[in-house]
Amino acid sequence: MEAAAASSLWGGLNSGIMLSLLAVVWAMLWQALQGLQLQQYFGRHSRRLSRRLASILDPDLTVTVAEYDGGRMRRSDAFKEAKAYLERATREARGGVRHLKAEPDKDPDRLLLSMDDDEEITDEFRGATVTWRACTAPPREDSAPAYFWGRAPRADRRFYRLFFAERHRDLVLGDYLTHVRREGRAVMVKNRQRKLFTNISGDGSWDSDGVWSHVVFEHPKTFATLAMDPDKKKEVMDDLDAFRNGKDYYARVGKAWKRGYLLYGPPGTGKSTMIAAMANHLDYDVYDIELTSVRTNTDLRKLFIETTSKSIIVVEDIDCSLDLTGKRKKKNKKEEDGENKKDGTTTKQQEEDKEKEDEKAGGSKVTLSGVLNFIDGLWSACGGERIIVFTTNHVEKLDPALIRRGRMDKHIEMSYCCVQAFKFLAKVYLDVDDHPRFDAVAALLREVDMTPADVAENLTPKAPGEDADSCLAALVEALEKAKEDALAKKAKGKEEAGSADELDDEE
Ligand SMILES: Nc1ncnc2c1ncn2[C@@H]1O[C@H](COP(=O)(O)OP(=O)(O)OP(=O)(O)O)[C@@H](O)[C@H]1O
Ligand SMILES: [Mg+2]
Repeated sequence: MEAAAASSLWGGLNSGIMLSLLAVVWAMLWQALQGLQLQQYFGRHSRRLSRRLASILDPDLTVTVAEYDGGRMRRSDAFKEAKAYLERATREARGGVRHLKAEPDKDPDRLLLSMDDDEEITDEFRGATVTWRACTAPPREDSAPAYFWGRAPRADRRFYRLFFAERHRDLVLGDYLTHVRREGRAVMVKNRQRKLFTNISGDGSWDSDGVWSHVVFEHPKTFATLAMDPDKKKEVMDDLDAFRNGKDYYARVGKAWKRGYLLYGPPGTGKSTMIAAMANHLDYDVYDIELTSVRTNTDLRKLFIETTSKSIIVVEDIDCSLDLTGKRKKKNKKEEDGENKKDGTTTKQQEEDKEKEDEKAGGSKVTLSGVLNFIDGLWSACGGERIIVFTTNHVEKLDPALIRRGRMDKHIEMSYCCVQAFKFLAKVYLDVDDHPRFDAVAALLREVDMTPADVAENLTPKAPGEDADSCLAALVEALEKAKEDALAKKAKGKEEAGSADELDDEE
């Protein structure tokens, strides 16, 4: 009886285990089946589902406006416009920004306020509410070499992110973004301060703008105070006006909208002053390139790409900046010697040698061909409405290719002070149209060379009691002294030449 009971209990237990095992297997099968079904279901509807899921978790669509275009070559116009638009929105206190960034404004009494990083601002457009966020991300590993342009590694990547609801998609992506760009451009034009840029890294007094540092350009010189031959001055001004209004002309003839000016003449004849007058006349920015600080041709090209239109790009004292003539001279010598007659290969080889030499010396590796391409290569056509100005004291030292028309279209000689220029300076500095000493000054100016810088210096009153008469007397004195010096120099030169001849004869 007991044994029967035990066996039935055992049997019951066995069947219980079996049942639970079956249940587990069934559950697993069921799960697998369900998984399969779900997979098929997801497979069919995955896109729709994931979109729905995303819209529940993150209901906003976004547009990112990054500071740099793909290759980080050039600051994006869209970013600058969005920045200007958001600065205005911040100023008008729309959207209640709590953390602000302040920069100097055009008005010296005010500050230009913009959103600080991670701040948000809301904006309304035809019933749609959108949000802008200012973001920064660390630079990508591969984005910049350790030292870029010879300065610290590049800064963080900045971008704006626009958030908006799906239902406003067409409105925002269409009309709203166009509105932002247009308004941003208008703000930029209104707030525009002319700037003087340099490629030399800043010491804190310069605001950095990508590869360029800048200060506000405030040079007082205009053509109205620049002394030079009136016909020549008018010719230059007409030429500048024709350039500024020549967009259609340049497009019609298929030329890049740029013009090169070569200003040459002795020191103190007004070359740098002329550049300031040009910038003030055209209302353009000035980019002053210090070629010796540019490390390679590629860097030079990048600098050029980052210049904006309506600008004057200046390379002062081009003959001193780099040994741009050496390579060609070497080539000519070799050609004279009958070596390396095949053109092109010689130049290339020599340029490579020079680059290697310079690399060893740790100096600039910008070559003549780099500069030639910078002025008149394919890249020079990027952007448009740019004037390139070279200045030099020694025009004869420059390579002909550098100053040929097409590169330096207009050659302007800045010369010693002529009588007309003197009268002009007397009017500007002393406010006199005529004076008894004018004849003496005119007679002396015909005999000796004096730069407008020296004439202007003599015409500047230096003490409270000084007037036009004393200044003109000082100028006459200075001119007489210059004449004496010139005569003494001439006599000495003759003496030396005479004694050299005597020595030759004796020999
Ligand atoms: N033609 C000019 N008209 C009026 N002022 C002039 C003229 N030329 C020179 N000056 C005055 O002389 C000073 C020096 O001139 P500037 O710097 O333009 O000479 P530069 O030709 O550029 O000399 P450098 O070759 O040494 O660079 C300026 O302060 C300027 O006011
Ligand atoms: Mg100068």
